[in-house]
Amino acid sequence: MKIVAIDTYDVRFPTSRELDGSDAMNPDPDYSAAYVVLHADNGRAGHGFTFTIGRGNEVCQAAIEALAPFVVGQSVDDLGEFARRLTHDSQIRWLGPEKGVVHLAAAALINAAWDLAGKTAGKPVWQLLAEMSPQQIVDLVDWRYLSDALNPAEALEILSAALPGRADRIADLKRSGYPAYTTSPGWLGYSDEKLVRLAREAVADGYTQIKLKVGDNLEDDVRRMKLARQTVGDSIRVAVDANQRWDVDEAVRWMTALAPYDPWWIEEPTSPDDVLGHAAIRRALSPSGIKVATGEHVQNRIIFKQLLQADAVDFVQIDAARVAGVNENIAILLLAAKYGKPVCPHAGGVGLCELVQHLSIFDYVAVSGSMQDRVIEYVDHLHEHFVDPVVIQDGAYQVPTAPGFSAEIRPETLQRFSYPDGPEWA
Ligand SMILES: C[C@H](O)[C@@H](O)[C@@H](O)[C@H](O)C(=O)O
Repeated sequence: MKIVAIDTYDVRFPTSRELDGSDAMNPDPDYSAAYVVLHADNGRAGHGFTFTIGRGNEVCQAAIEALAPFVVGQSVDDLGEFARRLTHDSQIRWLGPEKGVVHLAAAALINAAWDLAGKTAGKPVWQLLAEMSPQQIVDLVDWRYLSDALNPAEALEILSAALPGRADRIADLKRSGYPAYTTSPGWLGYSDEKLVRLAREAVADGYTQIKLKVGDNLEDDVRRMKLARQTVGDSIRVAVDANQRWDVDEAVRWMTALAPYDPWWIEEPTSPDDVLGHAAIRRALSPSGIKVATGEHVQNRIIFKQLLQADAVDFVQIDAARVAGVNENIAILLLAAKYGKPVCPHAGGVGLCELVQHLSIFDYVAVSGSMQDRVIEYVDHLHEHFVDPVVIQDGAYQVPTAPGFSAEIRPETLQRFSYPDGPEWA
């Protein structure tokens, strides 16, 4: 099967203005998707995107269009080879390698190719992956720069050890789903009353973990954290997320002030590039039991490798569309399994819940074989724009059954929210 044409769309949602001021670093997040449709010579189409904010989408869109010649006319029969074509080219390599906007663009294209492969096979992407042999999975990964932490032979061992029980774990997921946590109560812009109401509703809806945004004002954070804890009780985990707001010492001071209310993890306390900074924060906070999570802006598998080697994180937060799509995320799942760290993906944004559920399900079925301390983020926002939206029941993601990567945006949404000419913007 070959790609014969690409369509691109700059899709932006002004409706997300209800979230203005909602985290410490994104004052006006026009949630956006740099969206791509790959048309194949079998008449099918694969959909993919990366999540950006507002004007960032133009830059991303330009990068996707610049990468189009690497995709049109190419075969998608071997998805390892397809992904490598986008990341190994020596001229593209000069741009990074493997980070920033070019990498986001590669993610959109590679994920679209997976959507196409799933639709062609008539299977959801998690199942396509979970039915592969350990060797086929290993062959999807770009192993460059990883061998000091994990080599293909070790990966093969991890995947082979998870072979027995794959069918039982699928049955288990179909029965109970994959646990989610919700960020919906915790946006910074919400009043205390709204926080309390949404936190109470979250517990009633079956969530065992919620997340609050922090990092704007310490006094407010202490009050909000105390309210959240009083509302949900001691048995519900309350994670907090600073969206990269602090320097290292400040992160430790701020979190020490929140410690009496037992935060489960601090997410993105500082720059996502600061491996040693994360390690220092983790060491300083470990006596108070606060864990460290990061990953939604970690640019590639090599930085994840270092975070693990430096024992800098407790939770690995993959993002389905920041690193180079499914393939690079498989490398990160394998690294996390090797180092025994739970993967708790970042989601929300535009369609990230839809994508990442496939990767966590695959992780449970075929890689880590464990759901211990693992949760997928859920944000109740923009799902109505997807053809195959996530289904959450009793605080858990239900296993997707439609063929593909759940990545397809409804045609009327593409038209209405296209920037700048769609009716919503014009
Ligand atoms: C602007 C975005 O909503 C972020 O606040 C969001 O992705 C966040 O970091 C999260 O972890 O959900």
